[in-house]
Amino acid sequence: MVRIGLLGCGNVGKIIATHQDGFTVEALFDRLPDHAEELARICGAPAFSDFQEFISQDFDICVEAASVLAVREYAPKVLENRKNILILSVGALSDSYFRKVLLQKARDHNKKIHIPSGAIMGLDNLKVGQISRIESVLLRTTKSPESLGLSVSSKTLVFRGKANECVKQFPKNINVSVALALAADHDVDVELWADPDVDRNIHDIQVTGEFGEANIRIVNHPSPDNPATSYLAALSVLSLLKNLDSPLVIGS
Ligand SMILES: NC(=O)C1=CN([C@@H]2O[C@H](COP(=O)(O)OP(=O)(O)OC[C@H]3O[C@@H](n4cnc5c(N)ncnc54)[C@H](OP(=O)(O)O)[C@@H]3O)[C@@H](O)[C@H]2O)C=CC1
Ligand SMILES: O=C([O-])CC(=O)C(=O)O
Repeated sequence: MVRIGLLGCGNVGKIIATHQDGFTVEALFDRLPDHAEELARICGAPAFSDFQEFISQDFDICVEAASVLAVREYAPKVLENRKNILILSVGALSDSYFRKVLLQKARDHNKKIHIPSGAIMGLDNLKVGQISRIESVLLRTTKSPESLGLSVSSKTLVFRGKANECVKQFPKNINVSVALALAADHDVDVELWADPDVDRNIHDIQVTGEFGEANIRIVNHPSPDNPATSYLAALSVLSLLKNLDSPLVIGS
């Protein structure tokens, strides 16, 4: 059974802690001790307020569900402490220097960095971009203004540009664009819309390349405790963890 340490005990952390299927939670850490203690009461794992104590516990993989800044601060230390890491706040990897350093640390310590599919679908076959020409990847995301921390009275384009710029402005909302860019090994053009008439998180993905064309639309239910985060993001972490040990590997 896979043993995990949970870094980030908010909305996604709580879903992970309440659905232990194919893995067990062994340790909890959050910058808000109350959040870690609440999950300790739910799942019985110990809560730590000191990161070094947390990372010294006996588990196989640290599951990050905290923030882009938490990845920058802690991911190198996770690998140095000889633990695998799952990174949900994948926007942190849009910085190519940080990504290079982190990948080297993973190699040095023979550990893996897992990027879950998060709030989208299609990352599996988008990896053909690493071996075959991709011409364009466009992500059009539409969320409610509240989940973007904005107040607008009609549908408004709040960002148009590249993924690595968008994630700097909206680090809590557009991690999926960086996951797409890493999978495809190609720049991702992003349009981010705030629409007061939607109560879903909608991601339209359009890809063209040597393979042909793909159009994917994901209309996500927001998660219970954080409307900016789609419920699918938490489910994707659960399914990745459940399959880590499986002899059957599905998808490219
Ligand atoms: N890859 C993807 O497809 C997706 C990624 N995400 C990302 O997943 C992450 C988790 O989402 P969600 O659970 O909804 O977020 P929440 O804000 O509900 O929970 C995050 C928790 O981590 C804590 N935290 C933040 N920064 C740090 C830090 N530096 N050190 C320790 N703890 C920290 C937060 O504390 P505090 O409240 O004080 O900030 C909070 O308790 C977010 O970064 C989100 O943007 C979300 C959806 C899709
Ligand atoms: O949950 C979503 O729909 C997308 C999201 O917040 C992110 O990519 O950061």
